[in-house]
Amino acid sequence: MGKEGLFLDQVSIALDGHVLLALTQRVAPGEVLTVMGPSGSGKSTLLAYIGGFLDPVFKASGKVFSDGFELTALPAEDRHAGILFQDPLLFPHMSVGANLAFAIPASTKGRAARLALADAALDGVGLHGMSGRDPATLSGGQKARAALARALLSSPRLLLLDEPFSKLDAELRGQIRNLVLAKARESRLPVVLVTHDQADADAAGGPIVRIGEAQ
Ligand SMILES: Nc1ncnc2c1ncn2[C@@H]1O[C@H](COP(=O)(O)OP(=O)(O)OP(=O)(O)O)[C@@H](O)[C@H]1O
Repeated sequence: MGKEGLFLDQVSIALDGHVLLALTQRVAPGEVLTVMGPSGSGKSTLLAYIGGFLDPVFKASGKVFSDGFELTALPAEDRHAGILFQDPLLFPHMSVGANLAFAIPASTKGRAARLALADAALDGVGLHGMSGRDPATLSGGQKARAALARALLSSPRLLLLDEPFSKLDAELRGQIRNLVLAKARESRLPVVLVTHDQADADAAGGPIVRIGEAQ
């Protein structure tokens, strides 16, 4: 316990002199903090602050810690946040396996070793044998699985999820949600999930913060 996980310490973000959000919150390893609120309230902005890619038009203060290390002192590439967006962003000019291998930290040397890790990650998300496929040939659910495998392969310290299930139809949505939540728990990653869907928040089972609404 103690310093493990993610800690948002008096994080406050303003735009044009108006405070969008202000919060202090701990997210334990394997726990999901669900962020809800109306469109434009600042949900994606909070993820950008945590991930280190906040647009300079925003005025932000407060610190973000991961396992006691201050992330806000580091550039985005050193924060090791795994991120999933609404659209699974796979490089179209690379095979699925190469997309995954690309995310593996440079400390794993050798093409064969990297592709073997990518294959194992694909197996882990139900995409056995799909390493050689062109991403364009994958279904929506398969793309979401591949994006999840790629995020996990990057050895993240935390997961930032920006409505990653919202474009999937109801049945698929439940399947992918369960898979993402199970993988996050298994990897003991703290997760920040932005969603409009109460069912996502219920499935996540963790604390919920509502921003942009009367407090
Ligand atoms: N680069 C930018 N420059 C100026 N304003 C911006 C910029 N990016 C976002 N905003 C504004 O900041 C506010 C918060 O945006 P944000 O994308 O965080 O909202 P959100 O809660 O994620 O919304 P949605 O649910 O629609 O995705 C919005 O009013 C948006 O228009």
